[in-house]
Amino acid sequence: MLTLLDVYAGYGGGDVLQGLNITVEPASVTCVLGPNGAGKSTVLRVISGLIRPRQGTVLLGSTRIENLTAPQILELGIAQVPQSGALFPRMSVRENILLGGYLIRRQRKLLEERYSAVAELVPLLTQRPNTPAGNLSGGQRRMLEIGRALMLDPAVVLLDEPSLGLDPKSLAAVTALIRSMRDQGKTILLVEQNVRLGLALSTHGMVMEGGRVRLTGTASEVTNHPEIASLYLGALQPQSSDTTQPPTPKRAPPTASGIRQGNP
Ligand SMILES: Nc1ncnc2c1ncn2[C@@H]1O[C@H](COP(=O)(O)OP(=O)(O)OP(=O)(O)O)[C@@H](O)[C@H]1O
Repeated sequence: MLTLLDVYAGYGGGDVLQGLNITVEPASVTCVLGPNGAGKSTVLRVISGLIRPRQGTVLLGSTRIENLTAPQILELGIAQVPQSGALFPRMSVRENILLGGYLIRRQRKLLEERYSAVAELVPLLTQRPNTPAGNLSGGQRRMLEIGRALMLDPAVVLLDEPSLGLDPKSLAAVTALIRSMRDQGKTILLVEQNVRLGLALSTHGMVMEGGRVRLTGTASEVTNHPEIASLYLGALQPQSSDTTQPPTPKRAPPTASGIRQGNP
């Protein structure tokens, strides 16, 4: 269980997160929704230790992690896949992936076992291990970025906009990879502009606004919530099975009414 209690955090110009409360169940996939600037990526950065909260508590199980460093949090089993551009273009596929196993670099056998396990999910690792990352397509790079985060076999994976800029074929591959991670029982927090896709991949949904949780529910509750449907999924549109076309998110209105209100 991952829990954020009354978290305030920002970048020096004031708090972006304004008393955030979140509970994430083990082995769940939570899609974080909200308008631009709501603080979705900031939540991921707080959990992974890239930003230290000014106030509040972050718990992994019963362990407080809000004052730990990013490497310490990684070691506890929380890995973040940042938005794209996080690979070393001149290094090979294999070298990039091995960087994800830096903390276990001296345990050669374990490192190779992990490489093989990740290669099951990301075939590129066996197909083109020596190709420089800079020569890969956008979709292949995204697969590699996610694969690298799996090298420590994290219990919790934080994904920031995994579908961003992908063509339909790459999107299908990345979607399948996230589904495999979900089936392996990983706890996943997903920030996704493609709301329909994000909710389809998720067990839970959480809508943020102004640095707070506005409402939470199961993915189907959030999908079927009339306000969310009209804001993000296109009101009065029948649900399409085509999840590859991102809807245009609109800004949420200031008034709140929801399934379960956040920040109780
Ligand atoms: N590195 C940074 N330094 C200063 N301000 C930042 C930084 N990163 C984000 N912000 C600001 O924090 C606020 C929340 O940003 P965040 O990236 O968490 O939003 P978001 O909900 O993920 O939206 P988006 O979809 O636009 O990324 C925004 O006003 C943004 O300008």
